[in-house]
Parts: sequence; C-alpha cells; structure tokens
Amino acid sequence: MSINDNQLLSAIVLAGGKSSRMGEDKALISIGGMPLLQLVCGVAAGCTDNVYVVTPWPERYKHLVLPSCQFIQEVALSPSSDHGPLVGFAQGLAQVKTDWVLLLACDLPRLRVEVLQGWARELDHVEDEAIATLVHHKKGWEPLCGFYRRRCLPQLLEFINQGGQSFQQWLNQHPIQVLYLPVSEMLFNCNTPEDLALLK
Ligand SMILES: Nc1nc2c(ncn2[C@@H]2O[C@H](COP(=O)(O)OP(=O)(O)OP(=O)(O)O)[C@@H](O)[C@H]2O)c(=O)[nH]1
Ligand SMILES: [Mg+2]
Repeated sequence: MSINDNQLLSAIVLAGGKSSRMGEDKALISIGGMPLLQLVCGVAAGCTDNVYVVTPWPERYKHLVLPSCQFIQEVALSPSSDHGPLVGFAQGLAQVKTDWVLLLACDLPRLRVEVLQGWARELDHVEDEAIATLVHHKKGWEPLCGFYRRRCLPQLLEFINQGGQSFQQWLNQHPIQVLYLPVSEMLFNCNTPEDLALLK
C-alpha cells in the first residue's frame, strides 16, 4: 500500500483517559518541548492525511498544533459511564472512511514514524480473515499501536453492547495477524511520573 493513499488508511489517536496514575493529563505533558498529543498526532500525520483525535474534551486540545487532524467528540454512553478506550475507538471507527485505521494511544512518546510507515506499506499483504494486525508480547496483544480493518466495527459494537470492556478479550475472539516490532522501546508507555522521569 502507498502510505499516502488516502483511500486506504486513517489514524485514530485516543485522548480521553483519566491519567490517574500520572496525576495530570498525559496528552498535555511536554516531551522535548512538545505536548505529547501533538507529538503522537505528528507521527500519525506521517502515515496518513486522515487523522482523528477521539476525546470527550476537544476544547482542551484545540490550541495544540495538530495539522490535518480532526476532533471526534466522544459521547458518554450514560451519565456515569466510565467506558474506557474500547468505546472511544468504536466511536472513532464509526467515522472512518478508509479500509484500514492505525490506532494510537496518546501516551507513546517513543513512536518511530518510519516503523509505522513500514507496517502501513505491508497492509495489502495482511490475510483477509484478520480483523487487525498488532504486536504480540508476553502480556498479550498491544491494542493501542496497530492497525484495524474498518469492517470490524459491527463485531466491536456487539462486544461492547454485551458489556465487554477489555481489548484483550475482544481481540482473543478474532483472528489477528502478528506485527513484527523491530525496536521494543518504541512502545514505551508513559503512564506515571516515574515513566516521565525516565524520558528526561
Ligand atoms: N477517547 C478515549 N480515550 C481513552 C479512554 N480511556 C483511555 N483512553 C486513552 O487510551 C490510551 C491508554 O490509556 P491508559 O494509559 O491505559 O489509561 P489512562 O486512563 O489514560 O490513564 P490511567 O488513569 O492512569 O489508567 C490513552 O491514550 C488514553 O487517553 C476513553 O474513555 N476515551
Ligand atoms: Mg497508557
């Protein structure tokens, strides 16, 4: 696949978590002078012109420089709902118009655009029955840095409607193709002040 082929690939960046371990909104934490969400969106924009940021609070991020990014306002399923990334992903996926979507968390400061671009070029060769192609590690699939077929939306909604909340549980019900991760630090996940200190 040509990585610039707008017909084939979009990106969804999730920015709606509580950041309870960090104690402040991770999306706005500055890494090397750049807010983390801006950094991740910049990497996503290196893979596709169609980048969506799914968040319940777009106004919080509208001052960031996010070229070619569009906000998708996430809506709560119920007033008390604490639904997590699976529902944010489903709401984003419902807006996507391409066959494939690159899903990214906003707390991945060491992403490597050239690795993502290399993966995107191989999407044509993913087996037809796979709903996604993801890195696999000892704790299971890495759901928040990988590629999903848009056509998985009905299965995702069915899982959510039955009360499902876990990406791992959902993914374990479907064929997934393994992505080879050449640099493991690329998936370094910045969740706590201690993680942040490691970056500085
Ligand atoms: N849009 C959206 N994104 C979410 C939601 N929950 C988590 N995320 C995103 O999913 C990614 C991974 O989140 P985590 O690091 O597991 O959790 P978190 O809620 O951000 O932080 P903790 O409260 O410390 O667990 C981050 O990019 C979050 O912003 C949600 O309900 N909606
Ligand atoms: Mg995290």
